Amino acid sequence: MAAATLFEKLWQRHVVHEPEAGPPLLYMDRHLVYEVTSPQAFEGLRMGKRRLWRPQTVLATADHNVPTTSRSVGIIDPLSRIQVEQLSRNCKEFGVTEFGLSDPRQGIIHVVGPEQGATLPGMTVVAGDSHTSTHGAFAALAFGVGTSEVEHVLATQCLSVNPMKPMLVRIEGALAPGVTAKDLILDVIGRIGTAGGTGYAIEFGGGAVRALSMEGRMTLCNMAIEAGARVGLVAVDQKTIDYLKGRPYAPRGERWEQAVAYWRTLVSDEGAHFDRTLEIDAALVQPMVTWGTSPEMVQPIGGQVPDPAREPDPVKRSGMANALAYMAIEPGMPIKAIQPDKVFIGSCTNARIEDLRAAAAVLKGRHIAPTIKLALAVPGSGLVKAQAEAEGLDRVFTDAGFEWREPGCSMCLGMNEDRLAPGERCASTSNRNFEGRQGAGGRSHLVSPAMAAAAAVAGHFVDVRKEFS
Ligand SMILES: CC(C)[C@H](C(=O)O)[C@@H](O)C(=O)O
Ligand code: SF4
Repeated sequence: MAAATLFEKLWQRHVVHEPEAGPPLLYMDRHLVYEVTSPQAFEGLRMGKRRLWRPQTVLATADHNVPTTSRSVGIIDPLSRIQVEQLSRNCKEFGVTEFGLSDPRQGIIHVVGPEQGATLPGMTVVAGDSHTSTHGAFAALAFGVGTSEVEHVLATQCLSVNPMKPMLVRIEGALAPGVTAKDLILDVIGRIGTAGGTGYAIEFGGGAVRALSMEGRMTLCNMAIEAGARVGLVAVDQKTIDYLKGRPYAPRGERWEQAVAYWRTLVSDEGAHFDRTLEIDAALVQPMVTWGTSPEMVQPIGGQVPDPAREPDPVKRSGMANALAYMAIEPGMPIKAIQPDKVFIGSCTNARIEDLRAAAAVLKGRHIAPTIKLALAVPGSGLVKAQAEAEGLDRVFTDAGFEWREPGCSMCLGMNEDRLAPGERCASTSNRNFEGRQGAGGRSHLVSPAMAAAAAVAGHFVDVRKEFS
């Protein structure tokens, strides 16, 4: 058999029908469901008098609209409340497992899936959410879909999927201490742009990726979509297997052994062909900070806000000028001079235990600057929260002046009570810095958890390696 990429292996294994015209039909192994993109899908099933094809493949939890303050008062915003309640009703009616708001396993769906072992190597994983790419860290073919496709998968377990081309981002060498997966993916997006991965499934490989924890690999794949790729992938290795062993949804006993034997084949073969390859020297990657309104508008911490006047491409030039006006920063300004009003540590990009540990390591024995109006630490799931509390991290955050919250998407996007006010500037560990993303008129700067913590303490962006080592 010809050498195949990991992407090709996963794809071929799931094709159930190749029509003469149109995209192939793929089988979906796991479907993750949350409150925003599922109500109409369930309603469609109800109208068509359809049931779920395989309800046991579906796992649901509410995340975007949930409050992160005390849950005992319920959800105040009526629309949010209806969506979250409707999810529970739908799950009951259609026989879907849901981790409800009082369940310690509730959290951001992309944190919960892997944590439960519901995401496994070799699977196809879909959710009505673009950051489903996160699950590719487990060598699963995982991508986001729209509401009508959510309905289709619920009803048939299958989906027509436009083919993608395999792309390799090979990162060799070692990341410097204090430089994380978040900096790496921001660096990649800074190089190739937010359309650089369009039409591709990006496999992240090389020594620096193998050296990353599963958490770090999830951060990389989470933002593949911000590089334009629907799919991010990392090959299976011992870390993948060790992470999954004993997780509630992972196979056990003999089935575990059989699964592991198969999973070990989920790597790109030597000599497999990629349509595009990008090589990166990990040693050169710096802590990164976005300055604009797109993740590609990013600079190393030692850099300066670029000058649109120097940009030859007129479309890019005006995009940069608009971004600078929106962000209220000047060309040439040192990145270190940017002063956030709020700090958000959370989201499906960076709210796993390792992220909280990295931020807490910076915050220990320190306090946020008096100019910081609000600093939030929001664990990605109830289990992450419990683990962090067992390690005393919650105290480190609260002693430093952070608020320690309940799990959810929180200030990653303005769908719940955690928002920026117009004009407010935020150091955020999330993945999108679009206009109004964290609240109308809010200004977002994307960074790693350690960099967000360091900015909270200093009151402006700083090089966490130099000032907090
Ligand atoms: C609400 C949802 C459809 C959306 C997504 O698809 O990613 C959100 O999670 C986001 O991060 O922008
Ligand atoms: S944490 Fe943010 S990026 Fe992730 S699913 Fe929620 S809103 Fe989307």
